[in-house]
Amino acid sequence: MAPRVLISDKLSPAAIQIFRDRGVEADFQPDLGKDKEKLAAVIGDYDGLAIRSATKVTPKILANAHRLKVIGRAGIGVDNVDIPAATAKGVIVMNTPFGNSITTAEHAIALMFAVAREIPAADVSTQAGKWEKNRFMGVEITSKTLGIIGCGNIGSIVAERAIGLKMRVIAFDPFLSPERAQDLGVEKVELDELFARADFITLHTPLTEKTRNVIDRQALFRMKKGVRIVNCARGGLVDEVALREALDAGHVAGAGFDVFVTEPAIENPLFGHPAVVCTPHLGAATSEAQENVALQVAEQMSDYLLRGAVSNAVNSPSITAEEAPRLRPFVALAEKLGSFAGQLTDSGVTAVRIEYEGLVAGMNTRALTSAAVTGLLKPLLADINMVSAPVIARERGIAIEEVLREDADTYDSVVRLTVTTDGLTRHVAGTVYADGKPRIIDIKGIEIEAAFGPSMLYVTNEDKPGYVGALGATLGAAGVNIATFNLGRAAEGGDAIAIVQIDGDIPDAVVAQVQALEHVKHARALRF
Ligand SMILES: NC(=O)C1=CN([C@@H]2O[C@H](COP(=O)(O)OP(=O)(O)OC[C@H]3O[C@@H](n4cnc5c(N)ncnc54)[C@H](O)[C@@H]3O)[C@@H](O)[C@H]2O)C=CC1
Ligand SMILES: O=C(O)CCC(=O)C(=O)O
Repeated sequence: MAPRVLISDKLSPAAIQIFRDRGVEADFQPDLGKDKEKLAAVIGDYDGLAIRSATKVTPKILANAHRLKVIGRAGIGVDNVDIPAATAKGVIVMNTPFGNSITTAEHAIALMFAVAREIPAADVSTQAGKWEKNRFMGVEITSKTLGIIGCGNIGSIVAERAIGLKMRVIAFDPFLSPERAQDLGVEKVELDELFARADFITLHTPLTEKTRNVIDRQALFRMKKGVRIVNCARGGLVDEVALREALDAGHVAGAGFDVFVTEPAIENPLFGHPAVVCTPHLGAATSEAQENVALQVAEQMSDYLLRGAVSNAVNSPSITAEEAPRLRPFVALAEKLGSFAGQLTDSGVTAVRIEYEGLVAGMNTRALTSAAVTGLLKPLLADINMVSAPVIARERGIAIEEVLREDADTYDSVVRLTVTTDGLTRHVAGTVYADGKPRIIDIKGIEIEAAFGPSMLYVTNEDKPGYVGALGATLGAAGVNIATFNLGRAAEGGDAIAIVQIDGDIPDAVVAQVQALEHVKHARALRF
């Protein structure tokens, strides 16, 4: 069955075409995102949800999203998605980090000019037939200092454009390296210095607990008198009430705002001030940007739903479309090894070590580790997947260690899993054969070669004559058909193991009979 995607915001039709061309069923309901109740009622029918900023993906929506695998944000900010709730549910959240950067940077520059020359007010006055030539006296931006708070993708483009406009650019961004600053031609400064020196300030950070109210009342009055402030990033970076006061006091000469604490902004403290220019979150609103982000999100979501490729996910490691086919059998191996250990584990897991040897050490081991932890915890938490597993493991205090070794002995690639519980350490290793099928090659140091089947019986025993016959006879008498039978032992007469693939399920009563056989230490039915 083709995967189904709901587009619940106004995305360019280019997205629908891409979904359909790629074999994904796409329902375009651009106003549904604004209706929480309706969205909650239908979300259970979809594998993917494509959104812009109007759809709010809350825990309540996610609670109904039984099939949902991916949320694609056609844009940058994912603050309208409850990421922890999506992650806990195993839903990948991806964005399109570059598609609208130029457009948004241009909007910041446009607002800077609009504020510097009061263009919107002059337009209204002129079209009202007033010809108020003496009312509007602007400032030049040439040779002025622009202070950029947040010099990432958009901030950097703003910097380049501003330098082209002959501005002096200073930037505050704790993650901006001195080399990058030099390449851009911007001076890296501390926030206080930026406030003290800038004639114009533009914000380009996400809204986080660190950046909320980065421009508050104190900051405003530390700025140069006559400063002009542009916010095309997120409402909440600037204290709107304090800014209004600073505007009213004549300390701040103007403000250009595209984003607001509450959106849609129907009322706002900034509204009505003559030196304020507002737009309704239009930063990304050009046909070029909307086409870019729509195409990109549709491609990324289709790649994930159809091929398992993960790009630009904010809550999961990336898997490229090229590596996905090569990685897939190892994902299956890692998950099955995890599942093997998880099904044998009755007490709390405290640590997991995953060793990658040979070719597999050069693969995307972060994804493989997530798969192994998924398999390990699935017997306890049915809903876990590769997205939620690392977070759940962290929440449960499970220490995860990855070891990479380029060399492997007998096999091209080996994945070894060691799971520590309160009282025990369990070890299992496997490989992928040329046929792409995962095999177990080692259990607690005992070599064996066994394929995984949907239903298996795992037995540990003492290596004694007669045991294998007794096991076969017990299964046969119970009408349990053996598909494959693999044995291994540490040494003659020592610890031994048997892995038996069964056709169909093995009843608990039969497992108990096996457990009761002479020389058997432990018998457990496993499902994969
Ligand atoms: N108005 C609109 O329609 C649009 C708004 N945006 C918003 O623009 C913002 C920036 O987007 P990008 O440049 O693509 O993001 P980005 O991730 O490339 O850059 C953000 C920068 O902020 C910096 N930063 C983080 N914490 C900081 C702090 N405490 N102080 C100073 N800098 C800090 C980071 O180091 C990074 O360099 C996002 O919030 C995004 O949602 C993006 C597109 C359209
Ligand atoms: O989709 C939009 O119009 C908003 C874009 C935006 O804010 C973003 O990409 O972060």
